[in-house]
Formats: sequence, C-alpha cells, structure tokens
Amino acid sequence: MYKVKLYNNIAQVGLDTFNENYEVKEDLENEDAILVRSANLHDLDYNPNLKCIARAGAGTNNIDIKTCTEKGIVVFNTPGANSNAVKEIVFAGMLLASRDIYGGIAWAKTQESNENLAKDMEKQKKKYAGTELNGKTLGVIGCGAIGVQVANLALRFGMKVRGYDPYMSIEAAWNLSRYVKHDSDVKDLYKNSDFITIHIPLNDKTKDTINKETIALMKDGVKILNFARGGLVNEDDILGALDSGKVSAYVTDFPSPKLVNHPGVIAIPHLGASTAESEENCAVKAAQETMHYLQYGNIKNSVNMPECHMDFNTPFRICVIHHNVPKMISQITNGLSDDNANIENLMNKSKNDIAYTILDLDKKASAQTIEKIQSIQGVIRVTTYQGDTL
Ligand SMILES: NC(=O)c1ccc[n+]([C@@H]2O[C@H](COP(=O)([O-])OP(=O)(O)OC[C@H]3O[C@@H](n4cnc5c(N)ncnc54)[C@H](O)[C@@H]3O)[C@@H](O)[C@H]2O)c1
Ligand SMILES: O=C(O)CC[C@@H](O)C(=O)O
Repeated sequence: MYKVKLYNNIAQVGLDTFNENYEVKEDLENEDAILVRSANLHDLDYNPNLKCIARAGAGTNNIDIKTCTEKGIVVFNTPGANSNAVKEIVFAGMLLASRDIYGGIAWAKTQESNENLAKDMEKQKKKYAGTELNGKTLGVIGCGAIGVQVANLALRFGMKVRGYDPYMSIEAAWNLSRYVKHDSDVKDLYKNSDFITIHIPLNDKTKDTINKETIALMKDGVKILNFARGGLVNEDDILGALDSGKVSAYVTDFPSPKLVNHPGVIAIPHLGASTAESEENCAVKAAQETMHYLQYGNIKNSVNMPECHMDFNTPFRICVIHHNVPKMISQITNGLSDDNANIENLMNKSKNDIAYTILDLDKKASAQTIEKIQSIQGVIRVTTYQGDTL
C-alpha cells in the first residue's frame, strides 16, 4: 500500500485517480508521496521514505527543490494544466484596469432606493469610463504555457503583442502566433508596451524583475499585471510608481497588506487557477505522475529530475538517481554482476547535475547488490520495483 499525504484541498477527481493500492489523506506518517498546491513546504520534516512531491499546479517556489534533489526526492508539477484559467483571468484583469468597472459596480450597489437611477447613472458613468484594449500594445514577459495563450488571445482583441523569453521551449514556440513580435532585449518590450504581463517562475534570478529601474524604462501610465508570483514585482517600487502616476494600474493575484488599499492596485486573492476545470486537470495530472513514479519509476514533468520513461516489460526494475558524472553506468552495471542478472533494457537521462538510470532485469537483484549500488560514490537513491507490466 502506497501512502500519499495531502497538504491542500485536491480536486476529488484527482483523488479518485488513485487505485486501491493507495491510501490518500491528510493525516499520514511515513508517506511515500506528497500532493500539494500552494502550501509552503520549505520547512518540511522529510521522512526517509518520501520519494516524490507532486505540485498540482505550475509554480514550485513553495518547495525546497535543492533539498529534495539532494535527498533524491522527485518533484513534479503539472505544466499547462491551469494555463487556460490564468489566461482568462488576465483578460479580466486587463479590462478591470482599463475602465473602472469595479467602481461603477460598487456605486450601482448603493442605488437601491434611487427612483431616478436610470437618469442619474447617465451622469455618473463618466467617472468610470476608460479606454479599450483594441490597438494597445501588450508586452508578455515569459512565453510559456500561460504567456503564449495570453499573447495569442490578445491578438484576437486587436492588440499589438510583443513577447520576451530567452529560454522559450520549442513546444511553446510552435504554439505562439507569428504575429507576436519577438523582443530579444526586454528593454524594447518595456519601452513600447501599454500593458505588461509577467508569466515567469519566481526564483533567485527573477525576484524583483519589475523594480524601480525597469519601471523607469516603461511608458508613462503603463498598466502592469502579475498573475505569476508576488516576489517578481518589488512592492515598494510599484507603490512609488503608482503614486507618481508612472504606472496607472497594478493588477496582482498576490496581494499583500501593503498593497490592498492603494487606489491603483487591483488585488485578486490568488484566483488565477481557481476554476473547476483547472483544479481537476492539475489534480489528475499530479496523481498520474505520482502513480507512474511510485509504481514504475517513470518520471514525467519533474522540475528537478530528467524526463525518463520506459515501458515495464520485465518483472524486475532498479532505478538509480545519481550525480551526472562519468563512469556511473559502468559502476552500476558492475554492481549487478554478482547476481548474474541480465539487463533487458536500460535507459539513462540527465538534467543539469542529476542523472537517472532505469535498469530492467531478468531476475531480482539481491539486497547486497542493491546496497552495493547505493554505496557507489555519486549515487543518491536506489529504488527497486517488482510487479505487473505497465
Ligand atoms: N496565479 C496563478 O494561480 C498561477 C497559475 C499558474 C501559474 N502561475 C505562475 O505562473 C508562472 C508561469 O506559469 P506557466 O504555466 O506559463 O509556466 P511555464 O514554465 O510554461 O512558462 C514559464 C516561462 O517563463 C520563461 N522564463 C523563465 N525565466 C524567464 C526570464 N527571466 N525572462 C523571461 N522568460 C523567462 C520560461 O522560458 C518559460 O517559457 C508559474 O511559474 C507560476 O508561478 C500562477
Ligand atoms: O493551486 C492553486 O490554486 C494555484 C496554483 C498556481 O499558483 C500555480 O502556480 O499553478
């Protein structure tokens, strides 16, 4: 029986994905896997049995990836599973930043006993008027699953669109409309955009991407949208720019007490992925990734380990997480020689400093052999699998 510990509410359809071999609940000890959304796991007390953490969502800044990698814990996310939900709310944010729809609705709610409402509102409405998206320029920083969808939809709104992403994946490039202007220097995007939306992960390199210096490069009155992570935008700098009028609106899915009452801030309580569809997509994908790893050692959509997937055609499998250094495969295969086991299939993949090797054998490796492989310098974790074919 595999134990999967829950750290957040996970959509039921995701939980139903687990079969009878899984115990899935919040109150568990010695868990094999963790399923999480946004809960902060930075102070996690890692139990030695923990093999993987699946983040039902895109951002993994709530997980200590470095420590997980050192301990041989595979961290998964669910790329693209909530991108449509975020794309849609970005447009809600752009529209709310263009006209004072929110102020107008708030005024209308106070008019319950106004017999002259039809007449009065025609006078009042000029207070909430604004501008259109059509013809404006949108700058998209980060053209991944979300950025590409936002860019493509903005074209349908009649916007001119510029994109900046020096690390763009081939898949994302295939999906991006050719009418999106590619900025190889982000300064060009800053200088020419009426709206700027940011869709990149938060990490040490991207923290405070939007700050005093980058804001100074932008157009006067620019509107900035942040549905990625709060730490990407320096709060003091954005508040200063709102006060001076340099930035005319800041739409954020990550409000803080400092931001919420500024008139230029449109604060949304992290609703980007809060749709039934995206919660279900993420939960099912995270559950599948967890099961494929726990049962077969196959890795898909991991942020700290290489993609490595092999059909399970023999009953005995060994998976080794190790450093990406020379002579590892020969040492691992030599380690098997005492058992006289034949390697039916082997796959080795690497990602940065980490490599992963799957070996399918015709017979079960002995406990001594597994210990021997585990003791090879550079080996982080060895896991054995036995069972039905995939
Ligand atoms: N508000 C929400 O509920 C919500 C939902 C989903 C994702 N997110 C956030 O949005 C982020 C993006 O999500 P995604 O699904 O599009 O991820 P993604 O991995 O598909 O795309 C991220 C893109 O950012 C690019 N990138 C990385 N560093 C960059 C940099 N310095 N400059 C420009 N581009 C850079 C990458 O090359 C990649 O194409 C996530 O990391 C997460 O933090 C928020
Ligand atoms: O789980 C959520 O509700 C939000 C997820 C979102 O921030 C993400 O990074 O995917």
